[in-house]
Parts: sequence; C-alpha cells; structure tokens
Amino acid sequence: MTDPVTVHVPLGARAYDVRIGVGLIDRAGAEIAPLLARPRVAIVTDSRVAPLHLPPLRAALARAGIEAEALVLPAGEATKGWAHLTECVEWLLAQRIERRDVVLALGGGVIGDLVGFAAAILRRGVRFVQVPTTLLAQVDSSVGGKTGINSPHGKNLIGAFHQPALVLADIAALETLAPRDFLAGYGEVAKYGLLGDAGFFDWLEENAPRLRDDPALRQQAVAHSVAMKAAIVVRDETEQGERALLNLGHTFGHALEAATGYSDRLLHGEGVAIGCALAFDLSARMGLCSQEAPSRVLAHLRRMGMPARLSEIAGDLPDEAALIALMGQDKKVQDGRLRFVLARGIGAAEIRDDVPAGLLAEVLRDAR
Ligand SMILES: NC(=O)c1ccc[n+]([C@@H]2O[C@H](COP(=O)([O-])OP(=O)(O)OC[C@H]3O[C@@H](n4cnc5c(N)ncnc54)[C@H](O)[C@@H]3O)[C@@H](O)[C@H]2O)c1
Ligand SMILES: O=C(O)C(=O)C[C@@H](O)[C@H](O)[C@H](O)COP(=O)(O)O
Ligand SMILES: [Zn+2]
Repeated sequence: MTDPVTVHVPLGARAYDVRIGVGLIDRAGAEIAPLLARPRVAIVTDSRVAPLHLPPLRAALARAGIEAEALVLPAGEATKGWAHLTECVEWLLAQRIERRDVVLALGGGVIGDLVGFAAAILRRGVRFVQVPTTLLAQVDSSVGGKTGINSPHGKNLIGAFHQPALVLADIAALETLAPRDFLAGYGEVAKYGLLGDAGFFDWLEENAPRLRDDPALRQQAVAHSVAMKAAIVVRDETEQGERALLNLGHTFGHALEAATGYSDRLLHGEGVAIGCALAFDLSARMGLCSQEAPSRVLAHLRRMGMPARLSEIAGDLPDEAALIALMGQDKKVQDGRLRFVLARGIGAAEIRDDVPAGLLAEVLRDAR
C-alpha cells in the first residue's frame, strides 16, 4: 500500500495540509491532537456516513484521549439549507464549542460545505477539520475554503470563505460509496483535466475506468486534483479572477440543480459532467475550439457511464428561457452579464462574457 501524500496549501496564516491516504480515519486522533487547545471536538456527519465511518473516527479520537460529541444530519443535498444550518449552529452552541475548539466535518460535500459555513459564523469563526468521505469531497469541496448553503434562488448563494485547519482524505472510506455517488465525484475529477491539464485528461482516458477498484490509482487521481486546486486557490483565494476556472461546467450544472430542486434527480457532480459537455459544445459553436474537443469530452463521459445531456435527467425540466434566468443568479455574473468558463481545447479553459443568448438557448435545446 502506498504511503499518505500531503499537499500543503500555503495560505499564510490560514495555511493547512491536505493528507491523502489509506487509514487516515484510524489515525485521526494523532493527526488532530496537535490542533486542539483541549481534548474535545464536535463532529457533524450525515445519516448514511454515520453508521459506516463515525465509529472508527470516534475510536481513533478516544485512543488519543479526545472526547467527541456527534450530530447526525439527514443525508442528501436538501440538507444544505437554512433549516439544517440553524440546527447545526444551535447544536454547536449547546455543546459549548469555544473559539479555540475544532469542529469536524465527516462526510461528503454537503456536510463539508454546511459545517464549514457553520464554523465560519459560530462565534465569528472557529476552526474546522474536513474529513471528506466522497470522491467529490476529497478532490474538490474539502479544499479551498468555499463554504455555504443553497437557496431556492440558486446554488451556494449564502456562504463565506473559511479555510479548514486540516483535511484528512482517507482513500479507504471511498470503498463504501454507492456507484452513482462515486461517478458523480468523477465529474469534478474530469473537470480538472478539462480546465487546465490536457496530460491529466489523457491519463484519465487511460486509467479512470479502474479508479474505483484500484486504491493506488485513486490516491494518485485525488492527489493530482487537490494539487491543481490548491495551486489555483493559493493564487486567487477569493475568486477575483483565475479561481473561476474551477467553475467549468457549473453555470449549466448549478442552474440544472436549482431546476431539479436540489433533489436526487441530479447530483452535483452529474450536473458538472453535463455542464462540461455543454460548455465544450458551446465553445465549439463559438469557434473557440474544434469539434474534436466536445466529441472527446462526450465520448469519455459516455465511457464512464456519466450523463452528458439534459435528456438524461429524469422528469421534466423548465424551458431554455427559464434555465437561462436561473443562470442569472450565478456568482460569476458581472454587471448583469453572464460569464462562462469556456475552452480553447482540452485543458485550455478561459472565462468569457460574450456568449450570444441565441447560441446558449440553441445548445440547451439541442441537449434535450
Ligand atoms: N466547497 C466547494 O469547493 C465545493 C466543491 C464541489 C462541490 N461542492 C458541493 O458538494 C456537494 C456535493 O458533494 P457530494 O457529492 O459529496 O454529496 P453528498 O455530501 O450529498 O454525498 C453523496 C452521498 O454519499 C453519501 N456518502 C458520503 N460518504 C460516503 C461513504 N464513504 N460511503 C457511503 N456513502 C457515503 C452521503 O450520505 C450522500 O448520500 C454539493 O452541495 C456541491 O455544491 C462544494
Ligand atoms: O472551489 C471553487 O472555486 C469551485 O468553483 C469548485 C466547484 O467545484 C464547487 O462546486 C464550488 O462550490 C462552486 O462554487 P460557486 O462559487 O459557483 O458556488
Ligand atoms: Zn463543483
């Protein structure tokens, strides 16, 4: 078995390590103890993760003499809203979590985003540790400090930048993921190759079908993705420019998630996969890249068994105009203008604000 890999995120006073390896939950006590002012933590997790990964985490903390209380929230995207944010913050206050204490987010991106935001606003900021248990959370959401909740108006519209103090990505925890959840996380992995690393995309075309069964390959893919994200975040922590490239596929994906009510009709990573396919389609129609690029993206997503078209989303969707109206709430909008992450080719994304409305509607219509 390969040794854990550490990606350091050098953000000055907010610098932290992302540890990636097998068995990190079993070693969590020793990893977390140096961060603690007193031997006590609060864990927040969800109802699917709790029976699988909370007992070993508790045991590891106990071996290091750390007391732990846990809150278990319902699993699923619908949890990432005001109601469960309130529940989480009030529970942390009831636990008398102090400024120098540490909150642990054990779960996927939903738990990481919600708990990170709770930590950001609790007593104006307490530290938190991400223990990501989905592929998506390991490669993306646990790193970079974007925290928040959804609104019916749009995705992640209420939130804060709040960096974790440590990320412990236990590759073995991914073994219990449902196949659909694993694949959804793969949407964000493919995104890294597509936005900025053609060589990584080549590597994924070769190796991605074996990621689920091969822990060494999985560790390599997670570490590469995290290193790519960390490099961008360090240059542009609060998304004044370059960081928006990490949003490839998200203008489409987030509108589709809002349109499907943040339900399991469409998982975030599935929306990102569809969004990447549409962003490449749009790029080709605008003459930014050749038709070969969207064809390659589509072929890869199909081979992985991922959705790439609106027609693959169960149930009815609003019409093009309504979807474009939902995109108007995107955080990249400037002066009321939509901005998209488009591409000059595989691994060559750029931000554009000159997408003709007619062409956008055409791309959406043709994807039905
Ligand atoms: N902050 C960021 O930078 C960032 C980046 C990407 C995505 N996100 C957000 O992340 C969220 C999606 O995250 P997600 O895909 O992890 O969804 P999720 O947290 O809902 O997890 C997916 C499902 O897997 C279950 N699960 C988690 N770990 C498991 C395990 N080890 N074994 C079995 N089941 C497990 C969960 O209970 C859930 O049912 C979205 O809200 C998205 O907006 C945030
Ligand atoms: O970290 C980022 O920056 C990202 O854009 C990563 C995305 O995968 C993630 O879904 C993020 O939450 C989207 O950000 P948002 O600002 O569009 O809500
Ligand atoms: Zn995302």
